[in-house]
Amino acid sequence: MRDTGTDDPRVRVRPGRRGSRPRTKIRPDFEDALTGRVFRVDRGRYHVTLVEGTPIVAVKARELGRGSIAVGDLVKVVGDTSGRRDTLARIVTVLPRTSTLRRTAEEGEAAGTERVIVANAEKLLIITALAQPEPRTGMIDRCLVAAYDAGMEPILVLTKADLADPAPLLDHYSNLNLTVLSTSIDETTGQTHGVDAVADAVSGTISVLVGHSGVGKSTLINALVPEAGRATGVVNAVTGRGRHTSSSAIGFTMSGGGIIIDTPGVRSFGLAHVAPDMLLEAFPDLLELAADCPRGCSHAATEPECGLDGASDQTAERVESFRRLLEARHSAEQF
Ligand SMILES: Nc1nc2c(ncn2[C@@H]2O[C@H](COP(=O)(O)OP(=O)(O)OP(=O)(O)O)[C@@H](O)[C@H]2O)c(=O)[nH]1
Ligand SMILES: [Zn+2]
Repeated sequence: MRDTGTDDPRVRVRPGRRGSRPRTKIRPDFEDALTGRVFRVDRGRYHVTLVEGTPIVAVKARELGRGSIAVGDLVKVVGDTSGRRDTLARIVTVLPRTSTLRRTAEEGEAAGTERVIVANAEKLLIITALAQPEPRTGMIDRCLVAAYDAGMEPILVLTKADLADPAPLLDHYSNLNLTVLSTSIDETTGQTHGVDAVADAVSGTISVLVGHSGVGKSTLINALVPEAGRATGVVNAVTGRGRHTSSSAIGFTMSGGGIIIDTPGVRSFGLAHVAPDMLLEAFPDLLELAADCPRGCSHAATEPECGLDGASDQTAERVESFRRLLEARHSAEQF
């Protein structure tokens, strides 16, 4: 036996592929690591709730690398997991994700690269005000593409139904088979309406809210999770933006089970990588038509031999919607 310079029984000489250097005694043993979920990321600190309920704060093991942990991630933590004040645990592993919602990095970050906003979420709630601010279908379309790409179910939530008629928007999206819900506030009583249906849709799931500043995301979260205490109606008169400048998502546990995640400050999705065939998966009724497409067909209206052109009347509308979403990937518009 080779002399390893130690008599620690845990050190064994393994003549591995990498040569003769022994794995040393500092190789950590994570057998007693605990599992938890990330609810918030703030300046290098990860707010994790352990499976059994204790909220703790953790840092990340260096080998995990930059941007490797997102809100929603299930992680393994070691070290001080007591959750006591001023204690820090350490995240050593990120468990495999079931979904990833991405945004495009903003200026100052590595431009053009993509960052994970939320991991493991099942539903994307696209929050759109019917007025103040005016709805923008370009934004909704881009959110839909992001949801389909992430493997999440999109749900359109139309807020401020007390201020404008939802019919034109409903019409616009009628052939996407989307779940559309609407909420409103009663002007005289201040009572919120429509939140129960939203609660039913998200209960027991991990759901994410996206939407422009001022559409009513905080109002909705407070209605769903009263103890969240989100500040509402704070829009900067100069910039016209809400108070959120950070782009970190934050999760809240719902009393009926499940997690609702707000995404303050997220203004764009990474869509450049979304392939036409990937998006087509969200339109299963068109797959058969596309089977006749030439290899590598982009399914755009300009493709001379795209099988989608053979659609009959009713399906043709679906093709139109699909192609509109295809286009939305390239629009420069944020969101
Ligand atoms: N009339 C009406 N006003 C609403 C409704 N929902 C929210 N509001 C108001 O719209 C304003 C903005 O709502 P917030 O909940 O702060 O919007 P937000 O999306 O969280 O905005 P940021 O925090 O900037 O991201 C507030 O003054 C709310 O009271 C609604 O259904 N009807
Ligand atoms: Zn095609």
